[in-house]
Amino acid sequence: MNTLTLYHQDFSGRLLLGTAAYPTADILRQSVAAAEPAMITVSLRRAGAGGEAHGQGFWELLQNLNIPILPNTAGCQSVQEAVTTAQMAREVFGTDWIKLELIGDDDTLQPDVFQLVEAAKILIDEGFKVLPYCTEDLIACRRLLDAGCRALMPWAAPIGTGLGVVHEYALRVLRERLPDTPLIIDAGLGVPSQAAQVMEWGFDAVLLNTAVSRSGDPVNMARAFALAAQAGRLAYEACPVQPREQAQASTPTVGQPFWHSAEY
Ligand SMILES: CC(=O)[C@@H](O)[C@H](O)COP(=O)(O)O
Repeated sequence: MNTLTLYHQDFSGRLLLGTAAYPTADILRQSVAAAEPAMITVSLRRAGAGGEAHGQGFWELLQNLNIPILPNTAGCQSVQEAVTTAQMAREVFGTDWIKLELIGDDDTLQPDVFQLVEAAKILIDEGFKVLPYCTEDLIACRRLLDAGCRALMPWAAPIGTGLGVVHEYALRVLRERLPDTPLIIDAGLGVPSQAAQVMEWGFDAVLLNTAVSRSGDPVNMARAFALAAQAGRLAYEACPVQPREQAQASTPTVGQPFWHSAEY
């Protein structure tokens, strides 16, 4: 299977996993071990001060998992707030990677794509590797690429809903129109089959949190999502048959057991 490459860096696996809201620290550890994610995301706000479940202890817990860390600017609603949070995250986590979240609506947690472009420009100029959490809007995505982003994270559905892909047409158009841009489906996935589906459509990776951390068995769900992402990617690379309207016999014709040649 081809490797996931973001900003010239190769990652193993095509699942990125959030670290919020697991029942216990141990279940978080086991879930990450089961998923073997390419990266784990963490909100700077959760890594403030305190014990293992919060603050410094939580940060140490994540470091000990030995998985690349992708800090995020969760909860930010203005360019200034997002930029400052990213700068602080770089200090705290010692990484240039940032998942840029800039929320424009409290109910849907929909990304504010206008402010996102502005913040992305500033952070790219400061040397960050920006992964913007965005909508599936093609033009907004182009503006983010113009701003210097080298990968995008369009949503499947609002964060925490588990709805799966809401706008299939727009997402598939995005995939088709930006064939060379790594596209990671982020947020709103509920079950592994939805992850497999977007991977079959050619998306490069999936990022999720709630569907694992709030499931009845996060460890097994984490593994299920990792396998689904892998299966979907394998299927995409294996070039699925195109759906057709008309029936076509799949049993062999006598004397012609193979598709390409009668020789064997
Ligand atoms: C963890 C993280 O970065 C979330 O903001 C992300 O968008 C995941 O969304 P779900 O919880 O819906 O999977």
